[in-house]
Amino acid sequence: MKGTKDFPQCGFSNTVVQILNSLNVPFETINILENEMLRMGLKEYSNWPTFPQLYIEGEFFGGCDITVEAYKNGELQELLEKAMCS
Ligand SMILES: N[C@@H](CCC(=O)N[C@@H](CS)C(=O)NCC(=O)O)C(=O)O
Repeated sequence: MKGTKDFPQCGFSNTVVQILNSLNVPFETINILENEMLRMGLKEYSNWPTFPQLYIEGEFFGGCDITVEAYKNGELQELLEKAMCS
């Protein structure tokens, strides 16, 4: 993401942090603004051009819009519950 979970530096990243906080799940963030190689490398790895990028159990899930949509329809909660039980 851009910034950290304690200090998001972009509205999209902030939205994803707020969603994860509201679901009370453990998560870590990496600030791509501090590492240009990581910024470029992650775009290539996920084949996704923007940040934030949410990974669940190491798999790319989506950006902000996808996360918001999945939160609204309950898919995100379901996936995170499964991830926490595995
Ligand atoms: N629609 C995107 C919004 C995120 C977005 O547009 N991020 C931009 C601006 S913060 C970005 O990461 N651009 C590429 C970059 O800065 O390297 C989403 O769903 O995540």
